[in-house]
Amino acid sequence: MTRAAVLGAGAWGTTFAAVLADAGSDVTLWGRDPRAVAQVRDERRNDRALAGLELPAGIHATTDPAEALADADIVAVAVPAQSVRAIVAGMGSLVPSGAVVTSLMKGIELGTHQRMSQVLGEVWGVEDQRLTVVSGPNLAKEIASKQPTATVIAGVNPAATELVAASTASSYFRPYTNSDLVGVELSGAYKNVIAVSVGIADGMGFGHNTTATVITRGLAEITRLGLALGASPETFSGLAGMGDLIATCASPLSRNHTLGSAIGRGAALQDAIESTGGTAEGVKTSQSIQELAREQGVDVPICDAVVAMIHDGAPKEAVLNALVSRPRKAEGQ
Ligand SMILES: NC(=O)C1=CN([C@@H]2O[C@H](COP(=O)(O)OP(=O)(O)OC[C@H]3O[C@@H](n4cnc5c(N)ncnc54)[C@H](O)[C@@H]3O)[C@@H](O)[C@H]2O)C=CC1
Ligand SMILES: O=C(CO)COP(=O)(O)O
Repeated sequence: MTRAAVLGAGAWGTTFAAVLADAGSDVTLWGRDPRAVAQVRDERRNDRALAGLELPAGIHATTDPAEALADADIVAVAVPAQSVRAIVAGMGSLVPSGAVVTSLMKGIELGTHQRMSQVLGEVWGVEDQRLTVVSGPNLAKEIASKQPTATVIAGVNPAATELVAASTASSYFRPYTNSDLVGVELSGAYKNVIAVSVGIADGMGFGHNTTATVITRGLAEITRLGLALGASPETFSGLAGMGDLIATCASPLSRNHTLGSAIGRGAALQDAIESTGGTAEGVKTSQSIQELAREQGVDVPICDAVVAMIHDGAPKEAVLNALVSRPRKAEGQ
């Protein structure tokens, strides 16, 4: 039986542990909060992250990283993107040398502009062949309720992606594999920025034409940056690209969408962050992506607009007007 460790007992880490358990894997969840860990272990619930949902039997939970990581074949990580480097720094010697490492996170690190799998690879000294990511239209609460969902397991080594896929597949969770790590991972991070902008437009009272425009042109700029970074074009019309954009931009469960919506209605950034519990990755990732795009010489007007509105205090109306009145061009450019 595959043995998996999941680091991070928030909404997605706890849900992914449930996915692994339901697929028949032997899973241990590590969290820093003793109360959450005890509740998962003793009551099969995590009220703070997944209120009202029952977890499957068979999830071990611990606050001891050594216990979680011992003999793991798969090590999955789900903590906030900008904190992951510090959180996992002391755990490298505990990660088994043959384990497949899987990022469940959707962000780009500030300063380094690294994708999350790159951060894990660097901090733990894990080679590319053992690095994978999970990304797709995967709102945690829907999956924890066992609603049918598909996802993408990406990595350059087919044996590694297949191990993660086989260890997570169940009657309600369908993993597809993809060798395009860059495209899948960039899509997951970037859609959070687009979801913030859709939320802002919603909050300002705009309707579905605006939403569809932002999602579609958002996908165009994700694709432009992805291609510049070496991604495959097909990835962006798949589950990790268009699929996750649809889920995150449409759902009230999305924290990025909810945060944008609060800002669109006039909330201050800090209040909007606090009201969504702090893990709206699009806030900081918008800055990383803007810098990354500048390095690559890629035009990212929606990302620029999000940075201007939420970080530079630019008036929302003026920024949106400027976005629409940019010089006209052919759609495919
Ligand atoms: N919630 C969702 O539906 C999905 C989330 N993700 C991604 O997964 C990542 C994690 O998100 P969630 O689990 O939803 O966030 P969350 O806010 O529910 O959980 C984050 C967890 O990290 C822990 N944490 C924070 N700082 C820590 C520290 N210094 N040491 C130890 N633990 C620490 C928190 O205690 C919390 O348990 C994000 O990158 C998110 O974009 C990806 C797919 C779905
Ligand atoms: O990544 C997600 C769904 O795929 C979750 O989105 P939020 O982080 O915006 O809640």
